[in-house]
Amino acid sequence: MSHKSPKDFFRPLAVGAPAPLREIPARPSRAIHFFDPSNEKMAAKVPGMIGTVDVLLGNLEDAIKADNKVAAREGLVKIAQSTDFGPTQLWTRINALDSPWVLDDLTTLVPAIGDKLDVIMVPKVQGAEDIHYVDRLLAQLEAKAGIQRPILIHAILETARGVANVEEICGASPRMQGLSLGPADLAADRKMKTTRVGGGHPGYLVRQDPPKDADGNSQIDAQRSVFQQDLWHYTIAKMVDACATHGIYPYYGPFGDIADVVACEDQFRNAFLLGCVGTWSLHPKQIAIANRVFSPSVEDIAHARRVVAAMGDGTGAVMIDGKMEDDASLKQCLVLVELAEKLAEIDPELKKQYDAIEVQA
Ligand SMILES: CCC(=O)SCCNC(=O)CCNC(=O)[C@H](O)C(C)(C)COP(=O)(O)OP(=O)(O)OC[C@H]1O[C@@H](n2cnc3c(N)ncnc32)[C@H](O)[C@@H]1OP(=O)(O)O
Ligand SMILES: O=CC(=O)O
Ligand SMILES: [Mg+2]
Repeated sequence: MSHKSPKDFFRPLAVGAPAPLREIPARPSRAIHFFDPSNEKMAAKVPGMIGTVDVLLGNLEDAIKADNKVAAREGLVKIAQSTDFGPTQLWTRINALDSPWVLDDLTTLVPAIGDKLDVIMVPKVQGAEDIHYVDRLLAQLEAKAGIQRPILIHAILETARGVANVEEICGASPRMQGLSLGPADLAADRKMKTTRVGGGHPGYLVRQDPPKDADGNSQIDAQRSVFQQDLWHYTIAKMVDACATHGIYPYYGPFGDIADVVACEDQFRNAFLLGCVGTWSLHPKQIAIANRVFSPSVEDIAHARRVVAAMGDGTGAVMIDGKMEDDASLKQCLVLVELAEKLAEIDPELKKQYDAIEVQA
């Protein structure tokens, strides 16, 4: 929870800093696409990605070699200053708060490109104190640079302590925009015995009960189905609840098996169904997967609109295709319908698909 009194929660933390937002806008952010601004090949691809991805994120932290930290920071400044991002948001991931680079990241980026940066992703957040530190520093830098709207903060949940403190992290500042899961660092910090970046694990499974023979003895050596389980279910569910409580947005994170587009889509879909609004994309081919998964399907929108139409003033119970619908299922349908409306505003192809739906009686 905030250490500030309620009356001070929305007060700027520096004289001249922009007023904090009262509500975090629900801007589409199905894919947060990571690029290394010090990698010329990747950077060259960025302008062509505008309009095809909801968020472009210039990464300065892990995956950027120590020798390239300054080049990545400077590369991001150059790209941001020379590019019109149109409908695409520009985010960055700064270095960890205990690193030798983060202070220069913030004191360079805010004056140079603070007017273009929508969100700053902060890695390895442990508790509200980390958000308070960045919050005050951003306010000071915004005031000094004359930035007109507050830069928002997104925290990566990737330490055991961060997960334990997820509620206070979400409520630490009106700048808090959302949370991403960081399964790679979180696995290491928890001492999980895995070596992967996100996704499931064949050893984490539930096995079907053994069949019994005629005498009722269990045949434990018989062939049995196994069902791989989701290692991240608990953390994502916890994150979703904390974000919903505080009116901010939850995201899945990295899926490192770039070649396995099928399992990637499954992991993204689990997160979407549990309440996440988007995910990370590490490679250009993950953008289309994220855009597809985090946009409600035409079938879901057709059904949702049918329920909305049948429910009239929104109270009571009706039967549709043999299933009961009432005030609560209507609310679920409205989540999908409202998301579709937001996405249709920025995605002409989706708009065409949603507009073509005929509402069945
Ligand atoms: C695990 C915890 C975390 O912190 S995850 C977040 C940090 N990691 C990252 O940001 C990784 C970002 N991605 C990458 O570095 C690369 O995609 C990796 C995974 C190394 C694969 O690169 P590479 O072997 O070049 O792939 P490729 O040959 O299939 O690339 C084809 C062309 O696409 C480009 N490309 C690749 N990744 C990106 C990207 N993220 N954004 C923009 N462009 C990208 C490549 O440069 C390559 O370009 P070209 O066709 O040769 O001109
Ligand atoms: O930063 C992401 C992670 O999985 O670690
Ligand atoms: Mg990490």
